[in-house]
Amino acid sequence: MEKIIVIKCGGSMIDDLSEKFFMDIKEMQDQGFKPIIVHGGGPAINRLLSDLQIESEFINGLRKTTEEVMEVVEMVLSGSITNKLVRALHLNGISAIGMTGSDSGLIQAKAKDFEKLGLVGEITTINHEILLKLLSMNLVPVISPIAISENSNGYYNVNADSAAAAIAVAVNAEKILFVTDVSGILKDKQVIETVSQHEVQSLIQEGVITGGMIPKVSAALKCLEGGMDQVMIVSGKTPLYREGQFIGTTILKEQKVVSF
Ligand SMILES: Nc1ncnc2c1ncn2[C@@H]1O[C@H](COP(=O)(O)OP(=O)(O)O)[C@@H](O)[C@H]1O
Ligand SMILES: CC(=O)N[C@@H](CCC(=O)OP(=O)(O)O)C(=O)O
Repeated sequence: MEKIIVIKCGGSMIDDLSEKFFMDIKEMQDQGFKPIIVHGGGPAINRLLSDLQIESEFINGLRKTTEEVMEVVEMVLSGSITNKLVRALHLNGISAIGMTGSDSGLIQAKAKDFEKLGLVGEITTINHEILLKLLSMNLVPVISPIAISENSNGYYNVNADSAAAAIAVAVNAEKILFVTDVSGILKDKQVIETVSQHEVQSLIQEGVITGGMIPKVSAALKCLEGGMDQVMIVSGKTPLYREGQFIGTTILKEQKVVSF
């Protein structure tokens, strides 16, 4: 059985990925892991929208996506960022192939709430066979979270954390790493090393987890609900590993207590 690891690269640090990050991906391959990369790009989308003087707003961490905004989202994610990442991987000796969630119907979605959010997609199906074929060819798929509509005549903007989580569950990944610009979930400026599903909900309610960390931990919880048990939030600015262990916050599945 292949050990698949899904690595979600957040837009927050995609331009600052350390050389060590790529060396760590190589090390994962040497250890027998098959990486799949799903990337975001929120800050780069914001920059181009602002240059083009197109207004956009976030509602509960999701970008309200009009037709005009969607064109920019696709241009930045599938045009610019996927290709930059593929080239950076190749530069570091890793064979990668860029694709969007629309390719081969990989990510199918429907409108989450068209009235409120426009073309924001809610994932309905992951057609993961193509990924397994690419992995068997020792290629690292680099995926932008642009979904295809169920009837194939439209496209949707999917939050990259949600796309990564759905793909990880669909391919039965051993691990998922949410790579971002902070070293994990922080409380009082300290990284929380391990946190349970239940504690994460409390941290959101207490206002410790806010902003972009909310869709990330929600996606992490979906992975645990989907049967995975190794979910981490780590930094892409510093090495991923220390002494064979990933560095960051591990979100743990709650153990069910069975009484007889
Ligand atoms: N408790 C928390 N711990 C760490 N980061 C948090 C927390 N609450 C909110 N954040 C914010 O979440 C951000 C990461 O989310 P986001 O900017 O969407 O990243 P990405 O683009 O990598 O997906 C951090 O930079 C930080 O500002
Ligand atoms: C629906 C929605 O909000 N989509 C995101 C897709 C990119 C993303 O998720 O990028 P990060 O990983 O950098 O946050 C957006 O338009 O910004």
